Amino acid sequence: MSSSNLVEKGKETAAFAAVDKHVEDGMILGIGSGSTIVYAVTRLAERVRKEGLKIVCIPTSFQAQQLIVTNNLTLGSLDTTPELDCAIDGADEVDDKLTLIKGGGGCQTQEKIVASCARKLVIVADSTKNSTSLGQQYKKIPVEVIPLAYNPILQRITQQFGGTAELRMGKMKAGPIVSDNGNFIVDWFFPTGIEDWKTVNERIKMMPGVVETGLFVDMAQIAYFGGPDGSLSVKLAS
Ligand SMILES: O=C(CO)[C@H](O)[C@H](O)COP(=O)(O)O
Repeated sequence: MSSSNLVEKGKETAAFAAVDKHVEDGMILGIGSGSTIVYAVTRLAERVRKEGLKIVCIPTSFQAQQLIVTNNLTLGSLDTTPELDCAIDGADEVDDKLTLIKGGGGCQTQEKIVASCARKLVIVADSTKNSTSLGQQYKKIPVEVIPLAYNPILQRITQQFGGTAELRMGKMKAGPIVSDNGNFIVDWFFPTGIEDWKTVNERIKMMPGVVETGLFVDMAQIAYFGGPDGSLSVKLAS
């Protein structure tokens, strides 16, 4: 199997395990974004079909909404159901305290809102995302910003914390990428040695024009990681 197929196998293993262990009939379920969540929705749709489960799905992005609809799942919204039983989502990196970096796909704002409404946030990822501390695998924190403020925010983040920061540019699109909320994404390539991610998150959030960061501190309860050999490992919030 090629190395990318092995990574896909890991994503599928983690996603299937999370859906099998955490989804029950009657749930209001948050559906995350990214490539791993595609496997979770595939499994969810299979269980809904075979077991006749009644599940209302709350999307965290345009992608998630499309996944829900194309898999014939029931689409809900925070307007009608602001309290969720569970949210399942991917992550770009997970440390030993279950602090997450998210936003590789630029969806962290809606992902964080939905996760904050859920009694439980379950993370699914291939094993390359499993780290002891942030920065071992993934080197940047995505920050969604109001377009007017992107340049001052680039400067403030690097002045206060070091590293470098850049505006995320589109591929096959001229200019910056635009988030589902009509904003820009700044990627902060953080320096090594940061430990207090809660404070970093709070300080970045206080910068005028910042909409949301991709740092998820004290939000996830459990993370499933799938290995290239079909193995599964689980990490719990301490
Ligand atoms: O935060 C996200 C999107 O904003 C994704 O969950 C994260 O980037 C992981 O994606 P993938 O499952 O493709 O590795």
